[in-house]
Amino acid sequence: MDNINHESGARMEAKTETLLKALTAQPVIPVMIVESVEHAVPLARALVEGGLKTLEITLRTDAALDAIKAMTDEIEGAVIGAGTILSARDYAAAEKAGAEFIVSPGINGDILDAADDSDVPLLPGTATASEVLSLREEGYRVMKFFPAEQAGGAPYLKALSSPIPDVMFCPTGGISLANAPDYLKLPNVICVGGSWVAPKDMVVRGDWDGIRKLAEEACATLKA
Ligand SMILES: O=C(O)C(=O)C[C@H](O)[C@H](O)COP(=O)(O)O
Repeated sequence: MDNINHESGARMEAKTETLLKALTAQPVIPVMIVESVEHAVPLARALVEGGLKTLEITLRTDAALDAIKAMTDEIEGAVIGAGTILSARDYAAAEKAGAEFIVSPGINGDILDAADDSDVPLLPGTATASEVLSLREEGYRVMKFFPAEQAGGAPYLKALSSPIPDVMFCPTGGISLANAPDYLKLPNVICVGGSWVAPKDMVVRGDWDGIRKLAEEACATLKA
């Protein structure tokens, strides 16, 4: 990772603030796969009505960028982020579509360079102490822990909190209403990410009422 740029401290701090504001508002960030742009607005509306206004759309479908744009344009109060960012090209496309934060499953020099050049904050994916320390050196203090359950789960993240207490995480991957509390009680967890509040089959069926109820259930059951 020798091509990582160094950002000015003040700019990085401002981006961290933006990210924290979006992530501390709720216990779970819905991770969405949107196959059809027609689903974007009713899906976002259901989640926002259910109490979850910070949302992540993964760039895994052809409709994703248009979905980000539609949600950003039409859902007042929503904070729309883009996930599955794998390259600088993805970063630029998501930013152009209106994404207010960027989420990556891991890191590479290309993504970090794009983040350096952008005012849109990056929530970078990490899975090891070494990755966390590399990013910490670049000024990152908020990271995604991915894939959370598969990489060691809540006990792993708890173990990191003692030697690296100044880095906060949004664990994502394999998290559900049942195991989310194990993460949320840790001192180094801000919120979790999960697709369970916007299941693909419910999106395809257009079950917006059901999705709103899942969001309400998550807010009521989990601490913010
Ligand atoms: O691609 C990204 O940037 C991601 O954000 C990956 C997602 O975090 C997981 O795919 C969500 O995991 P599940 O909740 O287990 O479905």
